[in-house]
Amino acid sequence: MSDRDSLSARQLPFMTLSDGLPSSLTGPPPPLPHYLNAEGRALARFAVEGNAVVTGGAGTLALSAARALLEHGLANLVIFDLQSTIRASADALQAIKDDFSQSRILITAVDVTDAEAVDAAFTMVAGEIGTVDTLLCFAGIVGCVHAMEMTPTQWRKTLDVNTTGSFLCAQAAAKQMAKQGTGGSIMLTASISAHRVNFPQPQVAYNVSKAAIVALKSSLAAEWANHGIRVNSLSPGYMDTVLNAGEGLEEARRSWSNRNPMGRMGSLGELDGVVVLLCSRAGSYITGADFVVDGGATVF
Ligand SMILES: NC(=O)c1ccc[n+]([C@@H]2O[C@H](COP(=O)([O-])OP(=O)(O)OC[C@H]3O[C@@H](n4cnc5c(N)ncnc54)[C@H](O)[C@@H]3O)[C@@H](O)[C@H]2O)c1
Ligand SMILES: OC[C@@H](O)C(O)[C@H](O)CO
Repeated sequence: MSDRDSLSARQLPFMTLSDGLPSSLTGPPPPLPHYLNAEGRALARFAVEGNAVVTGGAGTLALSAARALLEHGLANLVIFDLQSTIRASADALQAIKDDFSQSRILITAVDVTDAEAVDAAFTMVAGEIGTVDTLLCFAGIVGCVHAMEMTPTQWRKTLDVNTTGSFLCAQAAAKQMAKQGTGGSIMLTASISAHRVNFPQPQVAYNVSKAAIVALKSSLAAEWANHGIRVNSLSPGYMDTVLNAGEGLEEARRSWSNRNPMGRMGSLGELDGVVVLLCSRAGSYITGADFVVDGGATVF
């Protein structure tokens, strides 16, 4: 017996029971459950059914998530965003239309802070595509301002878009889902900023707006479960998107990577697995949960 083997044996005395382990732990792995269809393509349990509304849908993370839903079977997609972003993202929006030409993809200018516009947009969606089965709330803004210098207008604007906007859209979607009687899935976007203070940038209003999202998803999950509506939130870490690529952020970006166990920011697409899970049958027992996807940033 080598030193190494004898050391393991001393450290792991209970492992000598291996002969008595059930065959499910020692034998060959069981055959795969029904994750693959006949062509080995679709992951049936992760299939996304019906139609989705995505707010802030012309933005970076939202567009990636919307693509993932379409790849997993989503029938039709409706994007809400500000007119200016829709214009600026014209190429990316055209690309998604071209790539998923069998689906209806509607793009409409909606400011999520405008309650009347939000209600009217959901009425339009119901009229145009029938049902709202999934809502992803991605619309959000961020500003780095020291707390002592922050104006009431800056504070209110951040909470208005990030928190109130998410509530208004969730409320309108839930009313529609309840009317349909078919339930649905709502995913709000929080952030690791909901769970711990960002470093090095000061962003008190953003942090508070995202912490409120985590509380919002719990309250809505509790109230709407009896309608078959599941409400969850996603808390991304630092993702390598335009939001985090502005001038003057070079040092911050270095620090975000250095303070991450994986040593890097998240790449586009690395949130999409959770989004698909939450919007598919595979997520049917998940509600009131927050999913932190941050490469381990919050372990420190
Ligand atoms: N990028 C990250 O590292 C990161 C990390 C954690 C959380 N998030 C959150 O993810 C979401 C998307 O971020 P992103 O990086 O894709 O940024 P992004 O700027 O590309 O997307 C945000 C989108 O929200 C839209 N929007 C802003 N105000 C709006 C309003 N009043 N009405 C409708 N739409 C509005 C913008 O036009 C934009 O398309 C945001 O909620 C953000 O806080 C991002
Ligand atoms: O906490 C990470 C994000 O919410 C966000 O991308 C960042 O804080 C913006 O500067």
